[in-house]
Order: sequence, then C-alpha cells, then structure tokens
Amino acid sequence: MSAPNCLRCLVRPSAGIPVSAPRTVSPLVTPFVLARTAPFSTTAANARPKKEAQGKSDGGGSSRGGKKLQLGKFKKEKVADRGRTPLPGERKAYRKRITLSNDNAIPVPWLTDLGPADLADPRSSGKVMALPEEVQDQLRASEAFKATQCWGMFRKPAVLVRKETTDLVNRMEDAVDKKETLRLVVTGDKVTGKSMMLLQAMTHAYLNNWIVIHVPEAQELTTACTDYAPIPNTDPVQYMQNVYVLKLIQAIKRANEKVLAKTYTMTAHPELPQNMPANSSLLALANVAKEAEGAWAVFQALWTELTAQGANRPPILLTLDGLAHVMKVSDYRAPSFDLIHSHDLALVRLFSDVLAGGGAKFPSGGAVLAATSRSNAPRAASMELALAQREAEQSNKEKEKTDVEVPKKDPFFRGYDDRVEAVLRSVQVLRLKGIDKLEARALMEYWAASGMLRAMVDEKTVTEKWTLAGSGVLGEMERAALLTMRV
Ligand SMILES: Nc1ncnc2c1ncn2[C@@H]1O[C@H](COP(=O)(O)OP(=O)(O)OP(=O)(O)O)[C@@H](O)[C@H]1O
Repeated sequence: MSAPNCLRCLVRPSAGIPVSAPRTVSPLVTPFVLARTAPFSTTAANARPKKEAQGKSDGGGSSRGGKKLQLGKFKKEKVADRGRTPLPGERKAYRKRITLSNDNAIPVPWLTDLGPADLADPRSSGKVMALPEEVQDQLRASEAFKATQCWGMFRKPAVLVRKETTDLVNRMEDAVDKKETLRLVVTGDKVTGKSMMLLQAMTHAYLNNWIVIHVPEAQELTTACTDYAPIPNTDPVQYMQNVYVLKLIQAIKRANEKVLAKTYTMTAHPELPQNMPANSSLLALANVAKEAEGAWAVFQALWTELTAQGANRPPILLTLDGLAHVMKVSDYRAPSFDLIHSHDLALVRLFSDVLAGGGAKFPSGGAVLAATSRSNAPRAASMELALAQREAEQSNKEKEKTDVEVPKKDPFFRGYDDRVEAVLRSVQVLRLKGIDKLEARALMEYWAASGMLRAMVDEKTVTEKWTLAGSGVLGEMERAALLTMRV
C-alpha cells in the first residue's frame, strides 16, 4: 500500500505545500552590490563618475569582472584553398594557346612539305600537304592559326590543297606578274574554310618571300578593347591605336624578318623617336618601335617605305580576318560622344583604302585579301549586299550572260552604309562551299593514316561523311569524323 503513495510523492508536491503558491525569492543584498551602487549625493563632486554611469548601467550581470570563457579561442580561421590565382593575361593565353603537334598521332609517311610552287600548281589540288617548319613559325608569329581549327590532332600541321586554293594563288601570281594588286574577299557559309584559305595564301606568300601583314581578328580593332587617340592635323579626324599597332609591328618583324633585313629604306626618317638614315634595313626601321608611344609613326614610315614607288620591293600580301567588324560603325566614341566609324580608325582606313583600290599601290604588286566569318560577326547589311552584288556581276561576266539577277537595296531598310558600299564596289569575291568527294577522300585518308579516323576509308564511308557534312563542308566533316577524338 505504501508504494502508490510514494510514487505520488514523486509526481506531485506533498500535500503540505500548495501547488499554486508562487515562489518568492527575496532579493539578495550582497556587500558587492552595495559597493557598486552610487551613493546618494548632493554635490557634483560626490556624483557617480560619468563613465561608470554610461557603460555599466544597462547590463547589470555582464559587467562582472574576471575572465570570460571563450569557446574555440585557439581555433584557426578557415581559409578556403583556391589554388594560385592566374596572373593578368594568363587565362587569355591559355584560351588562345595553339598546339601544332600531337606526339600520339602516327607520322604519315607519304606526307610531303609544301614547296614555293605547290599551291599554284593545279596538280596539287586534292592533295594533303604539310606546312614546312619555317613557315609554321612565320604563320604562328602572324597568328594565322586559330584555336578552333584541328591542328593539335596530327603529328604535323598539314592542309588540303583545294581547287579554290590553286585558283586564288594563281590570281595572286597573275597580279604580281602585272604589278597589280589583287583585291578579293573570301566568303562562304560557316566553317567552310575561309580562315584556312587566308592561311594558305599566306603560306604561299611566305614560301615566295613576300611581305605579309595579317590582322588576325578584325574585332580587336573596333570593339573598343584597345587604346585609341586622335591623330593631330587630320580632317576629318582619324584615330590611331598605338598599342595594337605596336603588337602588329612586332608580328610583322618576327614573321618577315629575313625579307625585311634585305630591304632598305629610300629616305631618312627624322620624325621617328630614333633617327633612321636612308639606306637602313626595314628590319632596323621596325625595331624602332619599342613602346606604344610613337608606334603609329613607325608603322607609317614602314608602310611608306614598303609602298615607295620605283623602289625594289618584294610583293606584299595584306590580309584581314573577320571583315564584318570593320565594315560598320565601331564601338569607340569621339569627344562629342558620337560613335566613330571603323573607317576613321587609321589602321582600318589604310586597309579599306587598299581594298577599295584607291590606297597605296604595291610597287611589285601583291594582294589584299579579307575573309568574312560566320561564327563571330556583327550584322553588316551593306557588306552582305555588296558581296552578293559583286558575286552576281562576276557570275554574269563569266557566263557572258545576264541570267543572274543582281540583288538590289531594300527600299524600306535604313541601315545601309555608303562608306562600306564604296569600299566593296569593285572587289572580287571568292565563295567557298563544300569540297568534292575526291578531296574528301584525300582528307579522310590522311586522317586514317594519322590514326585519328578508325573507320575504313572506302566509297561508302566517304559518301556518308560527305553527306552528313552538308555536301562536304570541311568543318562539319571534321565534326562528323573526328569529333570523338577532339580534346
Ligand atoms: N584546306 C583545309 N585543309 C584541312 N582542313 C581544313 C581546310 N580548310 C578548313 N579546314 C578545317 O575546317 C575547319 C573550319 O575552317 P575555318 O576555321 O577556316 O572555317 P571558317 O570558314 O573560317 O569558319 P567561320 O565561318 O566560323 O569563321 C577547321 O577546323 C579547319 O581545320
């Protein structure tokens, strides 16, 4: 009987203590508290000190003296390890890095190096040929290789010589024979090999000791990513881009070193930062450009010398990739905050003048070539229209008929640009399409011999890849056959 009672005792308070009775705790008055209480004062001298009154009046408990217990006092602050931060420009260099050789690829025994006459010879058409080592260095110096192309898959950089290649190179040679300048725009659908066509033209030029000046990405000139400044005493005002021009001079110097060393100035150039007497080599003249300041003056002097009439000069090849970027209003602004037209940028003006046929004449002839791009291009309605018009006119002239209608301006569109039309009024147009099946077979045999294509190369495979690639569009063929191998 006692057990339930005992249990109840544990649960409830004993009957003697009323449950609802509030527990009142009488305040403790300790000597410590008494000591801290300010004494009643009647005079300012006796009043509690101000600091004490401010700091300790609110938090009675926290004002207790002595040591505080601090948890995790000796823990180290955690720093996330993110590795080394890339230095300025390192990411861009990595993105633009181009590998020209793959040690894992099988060397192709029948691959021969291109010679000075090979690209002009119609018998080379439909063959894959390697770029000689010296030319590789020159092409690399002028940034002709692109990171989007498949150079890093094969043992040696090699190209397919197309019918269009021999055609273009022969036109270049004809122009040099007549001491004229070939003015031509390479155009076509996406990844049809337009940049590669420029590379082949440059290869021919380097192999034949021409001087090559190449603008690898026209967008670098017009997207307001490099310094610019007005050129004094120009009307309408033109703008120089010293930093870009310095880079260009250095590329020209590295790529054309041998030819420049053998070509000499006609006149003295006292206007340059370093005095250049007449009969100095053009290499020495190019070497004067050490800093961005004054680079435009050096470039002008170099250009004047290269185009000096009556002088013994090598043929010149001037190339630019991404034409649409220089056939529109640029992203730069004048002091009046108006946008600057690309053709008011001095370097672009120099190029567009030669392309239009009104600029400097090359003493020994040469070529000015531009390539459009479909992967990275702004809309340039006037350029597209002008190229379509030239193509139609060309086709009518070749057939001696007028069966192809020359496209006309849209009367309801207001975005046409007269300056662009003027530049492209008399250029030749080379449209690139897919390669034929024989060329496709040659290229696929090279891929298979390099160990990059595992399939047997017969008519069936060639036709399959050729069809998959939209009738032999080169970039698409690579995608269809080599994509799995691409890093
Ligand atoms: N003659 C050639 N020999 C071998 N490969 C080629 C040749 N021409 C083009 N290619 C390949 O085709 C691909 C596309 O070439 P390229 O970059 O020249 O095209 P594009 O027409 O300039 O392209 P986009 O319109 O994007 O500017 C590249 O990967 C390149 O390796």
